[in-house]
Amino acid sequence: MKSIKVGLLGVGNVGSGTFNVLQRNQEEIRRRAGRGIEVVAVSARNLERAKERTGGKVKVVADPFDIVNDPEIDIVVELIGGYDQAKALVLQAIANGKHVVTANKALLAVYGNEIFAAAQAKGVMVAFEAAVAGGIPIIKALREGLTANRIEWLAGIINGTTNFILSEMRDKGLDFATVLKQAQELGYAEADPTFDIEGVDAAHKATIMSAIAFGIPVQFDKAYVEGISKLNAIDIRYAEQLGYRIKLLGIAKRAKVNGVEGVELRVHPTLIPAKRLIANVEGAMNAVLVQGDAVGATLYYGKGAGSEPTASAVIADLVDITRLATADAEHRVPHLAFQPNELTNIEILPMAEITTSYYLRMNVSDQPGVLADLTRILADATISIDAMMQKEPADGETRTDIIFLTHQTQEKNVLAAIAKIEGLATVCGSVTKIRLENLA
Ligand SMILES: NC(=O)C1=CN([C@@H]2O[C@H](COP(=O)(O)OP(=O)(O)OC[C@H]3O[C@@H](n4cnc5c(N)ncnc54)[C@H](O)[C@@H]3O)[C@@H](O)[C@H]2O)C=CC1
Ligand SMILES: N[C@@H](CC=O)C(=O)O
Ligand code: NA
Repeated sequence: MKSIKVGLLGVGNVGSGTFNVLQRNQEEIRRRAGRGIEVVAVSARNLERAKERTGGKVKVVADPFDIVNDPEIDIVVELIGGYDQAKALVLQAIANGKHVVTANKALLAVYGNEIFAAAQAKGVMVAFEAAVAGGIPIIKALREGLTANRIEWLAGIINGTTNFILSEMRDKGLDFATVLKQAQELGYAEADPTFDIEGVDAAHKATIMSAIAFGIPVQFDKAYVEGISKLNAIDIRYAEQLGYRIKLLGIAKRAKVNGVEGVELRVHPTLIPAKRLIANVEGAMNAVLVQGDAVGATLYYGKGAGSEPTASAVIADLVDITRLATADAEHRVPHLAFQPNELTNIEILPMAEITTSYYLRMNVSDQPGVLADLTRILADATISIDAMMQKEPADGETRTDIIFLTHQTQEKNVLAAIAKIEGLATVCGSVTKIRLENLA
């Protein structure tokens, strides 16, 4: 049978990995897909480098539209990243009746609704396994393996760069800038690494997973996004002493507020009990924990970033498309797991309405009555204390840190209590608040 012809947009980390793995495993892949999958053209900014990376075996073009408009090409693989040009290329490929594979979570989290609608109308597939947790087949698991379940929540370490930074800082005492540079050299970081550090990349991925898990449109603009740039080393140490690890988690969770169903969609540093498997996911590894009503908890672990791990997911999509290309469009797996006319608009909850536990650290005068004031404020805000730690003041110091771990409460209660605590004359500076999830 005639091989499937692929055009690759971008021959960077993931593009070159995709090319290499396709070459190396071509026979194995052909036996699985039922026909060969062949890259026939690539587009690149640096033509010489692209020729080197593809060993002079394929056509190399400067204009990516030459690929999306090439009638010979069946599948366009978008690996250039970014928003505007990627969107124009993907929509043009769809309009030309080509299937698309992309690793671009930024594109899908922001423009996914439009892109999937265009693909649906044209009867083509847009596959994106590589966009979430790199090589881990989490899209496949959520969309197909867990299809019997009502998904209750999912929580994941879904940014390799920040997990690598947190691990290296904790284990080797390296500074932030040094580790970030290493992550960039290893090909983990986004072109703009603030996307990693400020939690934007994780929020893109959490947004995509929330849509697939709950049957809602992608709504990145409603996600709460907080990265690791303001995290203090002291809180990482205190968390350890209390039996927790701090991880940047992406969370999507069903919740009810006043009897009305909503969805929590949030990314932030999170204390997790150190005994949980997911708390021990280190380096650039990713892990996603999914709670389904029938199956219970399932955990997906693996490399979430890097050239060949991500290529593994890109190629899995190429094989899927090759197998399904001749199937009736209605009999394919829907882009967002639910049939397009079955998506619902459950509200994404504002952060004030979410419910979780909290780590609160404050620096206080070491004098009688301080603790009583603090516990009264927490009680008045209906916040119940789960644990407390008070450090002895250092020699010659009159101030010390107090840390509270709370039971579950609404974020608005915590914000109100913090405002009062910060107003106390005995409390110095601002209160550090880090959310805590038991993930049980
Ligand atoms: N690096 C990783 O571990 C992962 C990356 N991704 C996603 O994969 C995509 C690619 O990422 P990387 O390969 O890491 O980036 P990269 O920066 O290494 O590669 C992108 C390549 O596209 C080229 N390019 C940019 N605009 C172009 C254009 N208009 N025409 C032709 N080529 C163009 C660049 O010159 C570069 O060589 C991004 O969307 C990224 O978010 C997804 C999962 C993991
Ligand atoms: N920059 C991302 C790459 C994979 O999606 C990460 O660090 O996880
Ligand atoms: Na994946």
